[in-house]
Amino acid sequence: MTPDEVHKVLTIAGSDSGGGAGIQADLKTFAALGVYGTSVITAVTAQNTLGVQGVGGIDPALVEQQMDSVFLDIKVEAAKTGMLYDEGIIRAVARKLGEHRVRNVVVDPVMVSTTGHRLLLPEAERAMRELMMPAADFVTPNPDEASVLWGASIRKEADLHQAARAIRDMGARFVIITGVKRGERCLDLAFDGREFRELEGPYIPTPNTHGTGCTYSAALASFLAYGMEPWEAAQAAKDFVTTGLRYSYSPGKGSGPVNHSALYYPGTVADRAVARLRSLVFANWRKRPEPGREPVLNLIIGSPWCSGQDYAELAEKAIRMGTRVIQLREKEKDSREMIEVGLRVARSCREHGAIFIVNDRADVAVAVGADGVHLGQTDIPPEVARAMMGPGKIVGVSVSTVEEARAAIAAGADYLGLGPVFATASKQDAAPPCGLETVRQVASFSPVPVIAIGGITPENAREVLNAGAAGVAVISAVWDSPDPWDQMRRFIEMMRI
Ligand SMILES: Cc1ncc(COP(=O)(O)OP(=O)(O)O)c(N)n1
Ligand SMILES: Cc1ncsc1CCOP(=O)(O)O
Ligand SMILES: [Mg+2]
Repeated sequence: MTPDEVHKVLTIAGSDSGGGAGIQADLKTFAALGVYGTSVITAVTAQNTLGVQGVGGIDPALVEQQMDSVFLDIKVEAAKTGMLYDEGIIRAVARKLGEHRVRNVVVDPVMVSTTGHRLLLPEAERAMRELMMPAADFVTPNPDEASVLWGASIRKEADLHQAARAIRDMGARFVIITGVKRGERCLDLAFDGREFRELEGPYIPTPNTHGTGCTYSAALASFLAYGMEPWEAAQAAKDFVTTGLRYSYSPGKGSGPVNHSALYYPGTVADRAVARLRSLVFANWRKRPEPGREPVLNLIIGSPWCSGQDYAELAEKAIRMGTRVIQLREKEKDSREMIEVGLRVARSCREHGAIFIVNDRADVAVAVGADGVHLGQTDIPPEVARAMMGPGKIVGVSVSTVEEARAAIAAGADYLGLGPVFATASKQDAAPPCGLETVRQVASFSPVPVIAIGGITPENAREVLNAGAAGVAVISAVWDSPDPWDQMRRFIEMMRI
């Protein structure tokens, strides 16, 4: 790894001993998004998931010294500020940001903790307006913080526009008022001085929202460091926070934080939003010409296509080539044989970082420690499989129509196996091909990833993904080929994994 391959980002914020917000949230976000994080501590808080028990500001001279130490050695490409606590610290930070001519400055105007404790002294609010707004390329207040900056209450959505204009007039280049709940949606209202944009996402009903604003501004700084355009970076940061909220949990007795590692858990890789974010990070990290999607290639191993071969070795080789999911679809072996081979395939997948799904048999999936099960329309219901496998496991469901897709989503499917999309000879009782239009329709409303299956080849995989599938599942295009591994290579190339 050469130094110029990794982007460097700085957080200037307070420490949260509970690990969910502040410096700790920022550094976890930087690491999750593949950038190198440096840090300047402005304050220390004694806090946990139940609240804030104590706060202390750092000597402004030491804050300036920390900033000099970073800037004199490391080429920072973006910086975010969080808790600045008092006027002396604000003056120190604003001075050094100007002195070092820092680019991509994201100011998160932290004022009050989610548990209601003041993290910016009231007498420092004027310095926040007069010194930090002109220093900000982006300012990312929540509605309460926007009200304080504006100096009036935000009671209706029209007030949001007025507040954004007023804050922009204070000097910030982009104003993004985050976390505006509208029904089942959660909007970020963005203003660049010319136009307003509403950045869209689902509202995630969870008590574990600690550090949401910190995580958002750290993610925004990370994507700006990658060189992404402002609106694209802002939307990607919102998607990262949404994913973190969707997979959030509490490590303590109170409200927990955003989950900063959600992109990398085995159980989330099949998540379409996660796959998109991972590919965005991966694309930017590898400096590919444009952020591609990291689609999921799901290789199905089983009889008769793989008979006589070592399934575990096939799985390992496919994973090394870029396969994200291995599915054991075995109709000829008895249960004991399935468990024996399943244990070996499970180990290959675990050791090489792929998801392992067993088709049909939730009992075998449990016995071999698979990551999930894939159920057909006539297999046990998804809720029964989930009860058998326990939380954190993946339950995929086969669908071939819009109606079946809606029913599977309602039944709690974690992803849909939609097909056959094209004609196939690999499943005797397959429904008639549903075509790309059904892929488009189902992908347009499905909140879970759609994995297309049935007659998928390297030649048609791209159009299936462009129709909205998060990935594809494949049998005969690989195993019936005279050179299966060359076909695998072509799949990987055609899908830009
Ligand atoms: C990803 C994926 N989608 C669909 C299927 C088909 O599963 P099912 O409906 O259980 O039919 P059989 O595979 O049992 O013939 C799948 N296996 N994987
Ligand atoms: C298992 C399954 N479910 C719907 S189509 C199908 C067979 C897919 O096999 P192929 O990739 O060879 O068309
Ligand atoms: Mg089945």
